[in-house]
Amino acid sequence: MGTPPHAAVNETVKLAKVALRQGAGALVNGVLRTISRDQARGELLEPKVEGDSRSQARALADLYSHPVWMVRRWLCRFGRSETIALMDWNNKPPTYSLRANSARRVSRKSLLETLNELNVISEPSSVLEDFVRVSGGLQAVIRGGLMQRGLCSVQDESGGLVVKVIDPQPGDIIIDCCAAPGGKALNMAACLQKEGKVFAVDINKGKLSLLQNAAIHLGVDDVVITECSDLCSYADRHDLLADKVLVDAPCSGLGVLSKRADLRWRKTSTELEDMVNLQSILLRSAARLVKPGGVLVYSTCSIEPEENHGQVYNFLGCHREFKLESVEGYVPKTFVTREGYFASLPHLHNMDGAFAARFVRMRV
Ligand SMILES: C[S@@+](CC[C@H](N)C(=O)[O-])C[C@H]1O[C@@H](n2cnc3c(N)ncnc32)[C@H](O)[C@@H]1O
Repeated sequence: MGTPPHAAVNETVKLAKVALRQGAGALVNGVLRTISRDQARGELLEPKVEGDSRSQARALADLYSHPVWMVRRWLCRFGRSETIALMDWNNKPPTYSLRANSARRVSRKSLLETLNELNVISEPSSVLEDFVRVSGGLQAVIRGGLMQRGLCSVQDESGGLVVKVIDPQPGDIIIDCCAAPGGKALNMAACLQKEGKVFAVDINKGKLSLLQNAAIHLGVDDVVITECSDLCSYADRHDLLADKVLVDAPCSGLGVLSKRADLRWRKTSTELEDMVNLQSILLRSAARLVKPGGVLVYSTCSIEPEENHGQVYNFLGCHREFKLESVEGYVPKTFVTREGYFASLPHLHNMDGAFAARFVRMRV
């Protein structure tokens, strides 16, 4: 990742002394210096990708520093070269994008000029008209106070494209069922141009208060109404039927591994199953909040089929009152799958992995 080997070794030795014990530093130092020396001489022994599928997955997992269970499922689905491309992407420094805040009449052009004054290398997004991509991290943007001043917010382009799938329009009543920390809710609120409401529901009080503060900075606090609640009890308590309902479900996060370096080691395949159960409960509750003729969007930042296509399939199987609508026309064609879903893949689209399906509730 561009860090010189001696610096990486020094930092890891320091960490080992703090995280393990003082004596661990010498062992870590010895092992890492040997690896670094062998690598410089071209003598580093690397695992060979050979044998049965399990051995190949193990070797690739070692070479690209991913858990074996993830590599195995991607190999089955994508094949070897695409799996390597995906792991390569996950190991690269993350890319970031910013959304110019239209609610405060900040244009993308003026945001690019402000970033230029701060010496932040940036370029217009090629897929979203109010987004810019920044290179080299977000420190200068944060130090420059751009978010505090309400000029922009940090949002991956994949999240911006999910908002395109919802297609918020002035006057809409929208319920964002898993809203915090608020990237999509705040983007939707800006689209409403002061007409309509975004009801932002989340079970996490701390994250919801981040959303509330950001709404004030961005000048959309008159449009966003927050409620800390479990979605299922929210759906029981409210008889509000919305024009549009978003379920940006909690998920494995396997589409955002470049931004969350620790995540790959904390997730297990069992947790993925638990997530799938929770997602289907949330989707079912959200469906009760959609008015006839209204739109329901289910999204995740996962690239795993059980959390995406699988949920859609199961949902449609027991909700005959909903039909799937293609996302074509809402997002560029390259993101539209054969089935009509939105899907971004990091190694193909150069952004976080995400998924969205758009349902319409039929008028009876
Ligand atoms: C993927 S995050 C949402 C990200 C958000 N939409 C955004 O764009 O910033 C999923 C959210 O679901 C919330 N959540 C999990 N279980 C929930 C439940 N039972 N009811 C409501 N929210 C829940 C989590 O607290 C988390 O903030």
